[in-house]
Amino acid sequence: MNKIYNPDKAEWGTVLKRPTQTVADIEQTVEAIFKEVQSNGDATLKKYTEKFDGVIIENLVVSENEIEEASALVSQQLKDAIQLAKNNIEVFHKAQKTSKVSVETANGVQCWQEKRPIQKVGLYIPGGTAPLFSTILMLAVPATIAGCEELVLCSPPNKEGKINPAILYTANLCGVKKIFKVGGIQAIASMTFGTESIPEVYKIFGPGNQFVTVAKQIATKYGISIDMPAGPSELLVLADDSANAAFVASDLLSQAEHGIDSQVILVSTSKDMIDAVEKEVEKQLPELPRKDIAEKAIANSKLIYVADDQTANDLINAYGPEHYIVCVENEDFFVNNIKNAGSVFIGNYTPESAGDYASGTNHTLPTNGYAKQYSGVNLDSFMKSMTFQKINETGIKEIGAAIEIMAEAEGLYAHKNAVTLRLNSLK
Ligand SMILES: NC(=O)c1ccc[n+]([C@@H]2O[C@H](COP(=O)([O-])OP(=O)(O)OC[C@H]3O[C@@H](n4cnc5c(N)ncnc54)[C@H](O)[C@@H]3O)[C@@H](O)[C@H]2O)c1
Ligand SMILES: N[C@H](CO)Cc1c[nH]c[nH+]1
Ligand SMILES: [Zn+2]
Repeated sequence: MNKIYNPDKAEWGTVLKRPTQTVADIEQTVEAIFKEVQSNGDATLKKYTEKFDGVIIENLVVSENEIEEASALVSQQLKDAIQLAKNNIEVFHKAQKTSKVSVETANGVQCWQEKRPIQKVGLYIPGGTAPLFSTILMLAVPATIAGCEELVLCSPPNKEGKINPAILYTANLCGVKKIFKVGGIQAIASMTFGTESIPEVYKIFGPGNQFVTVAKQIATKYGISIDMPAGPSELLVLADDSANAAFVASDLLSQAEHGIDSQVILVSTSKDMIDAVEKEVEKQLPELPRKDIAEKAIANSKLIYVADDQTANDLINAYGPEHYIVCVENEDFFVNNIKNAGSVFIGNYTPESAGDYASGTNHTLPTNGYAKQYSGVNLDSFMKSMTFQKINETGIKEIGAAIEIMAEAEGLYAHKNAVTLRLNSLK
């Protein structure tokens, strides 16, 4: 990391710039692949799987046999850990259920709002550099609680043309039946348009690299909705002298190891803490199996010194991190005043990894500053709110005249007439 920044407000944007490519950078590639998938279906999926994943795939569909084989390859210890995580994710997402909202807005005018599941959902499970089977829990568990009818899962195959056993095991555990060996832009295109093998869906969920993220954004042009742009992982840690520098460094490295385009930021009012964390990063980094990736991500990352708590909080809100660890004595001030963050982790014993796997919160979160306008995946992501109303004779008499006057003022006489006919029938 090296350089310690102490930016003026005017420099925040430049210093905190993310290393990821934008929609404009990748759009052309995405559009070209989308068009090809739309006209040539499976053949295009196979072509780009060969090009980007380096493997020739005969059949995109994962068979029952492959799922059974996978289960035998996953250790009991890992199965138990997955079950523990699943239980906690279920508890937290079931608790997000809300009850029907119903109110009589005027005499005889009953209005209510109820939620209904999105019928067909697509789940993208990243698998380029690491098989993120934990993401299945984050998507399939709330989709099932919401009551979604059709779950379609896509994940890239490895060089042997297979999906990692832990992904297949977890998908099966979560009741996902339609699993396909395809990743990247081509996977998002397949769920957008549908192909001979892969059904189209109404909404696509899941994180991925910058190609996947831009592809999801482009999919919205074709009438598909998405959870949010959930791209390369990010973490911002706010630490003062009450923090444990080794813990902070381990957290920064945990997100740096995701990909070379990940970004991790340390913000502190203590230069001693910044120095201590930097030393710890240097100590811990060489021990990591993914040190080459983490080292490149660390090069995108920043150490930021700020003079006071208010400046720190303003800068963090301007950045809008995906993950935000608060490890300071003045914890309440920061927790109460955070406006833009995907998920917040508080105190020395709350590593970001807890949210990635097993505490119960969802790890599919907005990156690239999108925490300013998007929520992370939650139960409501898999549902739509529908409104209902029932008006009786008293009710139409109560509000009918107002509707007639408003419709007439908008010049919409058919609207007015729909009320007038009813009012006349009651005279
Ligand atoms: N924001 C979140 O909630 C969240 C959660 C988990 C993971 N992530 C992020 O997900 C990402 C996973 O990335 P990954 O690469 O390991 O897996 P991935 O599955 O997202 O992407 C792999 C696919 O990318 C495509 N691809 C690779 N190079 C390409 C190129 N040059 N042009 C076009 N397509 C190309 C290939 O088709 C490949 O199958 C990481 O960046 C990680 O930080 C984010
Ligand atoms: N940190 C990622 C979200 O940015 C989620 C994840 C999955 N596995 C490990 N981490
Ligand atoms: Zn992670």
